[in-house]
Amino acid sequence: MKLQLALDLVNIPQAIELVKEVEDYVDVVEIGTPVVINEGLKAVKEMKAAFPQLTVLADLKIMDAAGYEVSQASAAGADIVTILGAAEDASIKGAVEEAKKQGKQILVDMIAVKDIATRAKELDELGVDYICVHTGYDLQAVGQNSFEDLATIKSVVKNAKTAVAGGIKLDTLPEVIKAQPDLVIVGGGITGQDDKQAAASKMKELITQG
Ligand SMILES: O=C(CO)[C@H](O)[C@H](O)COP(=O)(O)O
Repeated sequence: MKLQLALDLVNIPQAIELVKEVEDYVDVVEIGTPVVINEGLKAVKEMKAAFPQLTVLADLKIMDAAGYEVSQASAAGADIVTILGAAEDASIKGAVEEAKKQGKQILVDMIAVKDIATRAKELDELGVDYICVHTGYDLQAVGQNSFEDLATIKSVVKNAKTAVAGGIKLDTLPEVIKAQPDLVIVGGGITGQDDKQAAASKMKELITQG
């Protein structure tokens, strides 16, 4: 099980400073969608240049023109690129094909997918690397989480790795760990804490204990 740090509400220098504090405890650094919107793929490029040893994920949440967008994110240095599960199969295939060509990986974000089990099975057959259940900020605000959806994808996915994101904090991490996803994605649970290093270190410890 790996830990991914999601960086959403920062600019590039703040993102780099933040990663310096927690780099020993995280496996993947995510350049979040708001950062890409504000700063462009330059954010991915600068993060990879600053931390070449870390896996960098570009959270583009691709919906169309998937092959092209994956190629651009790959050129900027992303190791993993995200696409939405709601995208057309043709887009998913384009993303997977381009990622394979570039030696990169595709993570599918299941945000807003209604029939998680059916779509996860289809995506698994399309050869994506990760399937991620995700409660975005707008549904976190009304008290939702993705724990049940995680159990659902764990029961149907045969090849892809599983991931979970959305409001995970130190107190909810044990419940997530029990479900044994391959990747746990945490944003505010680390970036919103006064002592970010302590939060990341404790989370890594719990994850390592399994
Ligand atoms: O993709 C995202 C929002 O769309 C976030 O990166 C993801 O939800 C993780 O952040 P947090 O733990 O703060 O919810």
